[in-house]
Amino acid sequence: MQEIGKTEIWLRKHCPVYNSATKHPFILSIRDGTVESHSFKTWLAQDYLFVREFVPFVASVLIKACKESDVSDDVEVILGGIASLNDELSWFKKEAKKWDIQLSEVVPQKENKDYCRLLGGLMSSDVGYTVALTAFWAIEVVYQESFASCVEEGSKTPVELKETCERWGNEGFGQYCQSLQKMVDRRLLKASDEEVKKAEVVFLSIVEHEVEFWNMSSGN
Ligand SMILES: Cc1ncc(CNC=O)c(N)n1
Repeated sequence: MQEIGKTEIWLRKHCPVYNSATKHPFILSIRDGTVESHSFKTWLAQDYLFVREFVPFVASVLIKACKESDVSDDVEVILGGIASLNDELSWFKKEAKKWDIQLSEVVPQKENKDYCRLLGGLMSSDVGYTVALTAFWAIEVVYQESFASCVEEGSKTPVELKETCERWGNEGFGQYCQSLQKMVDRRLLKASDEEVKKAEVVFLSIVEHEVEFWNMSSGN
């Protein structure tokens, strides 16, 4: 029988806050087709700025992975993630045009800045690979689970938002998140108690920032 990983234990232990991120009113409003276009546009514009800051963060995780001798496969998964982010930034520009958003004029809101500040801190060389990788996984899995719920059977996502939801809700992205989760669990098995605790704190902090990020989108 396979042992249950630390990440699964955290997901169960912190289920209420995790669910408040993945089943946020903003996501539910996409899923049931009642989302306001200005909310969606706020999210799109702010998320573009976020993803631009996310790229150097993921690059910092890649560098940490490269410096560990036992994680050659991790490097490939992370590099794949960076490659998709290249695509993603082009997609944001295309999507912004469709919604008449001038990306050069978008100003980051407080919640976005706070989140990016957290990412900046995690880029420090004082933060170990295991903790940084945990943050990376948490960031990806919240989007994956949220948007997957908008494309599943029975969802009433408006047709013009389907492509957005598919971007993070598709099966390939789900598999990628599972790979990241396995990588995190493997690292946590060998980590000190102190490191495991740090990783859990960072996991929670990411989830809370994701909730704030959705709040920003639906509250405007
Ligand atoms: C705020 C936030 N969290 C996670 C993601 C998903 N990762 C890359 O796209 C995202 N785009 N934005």
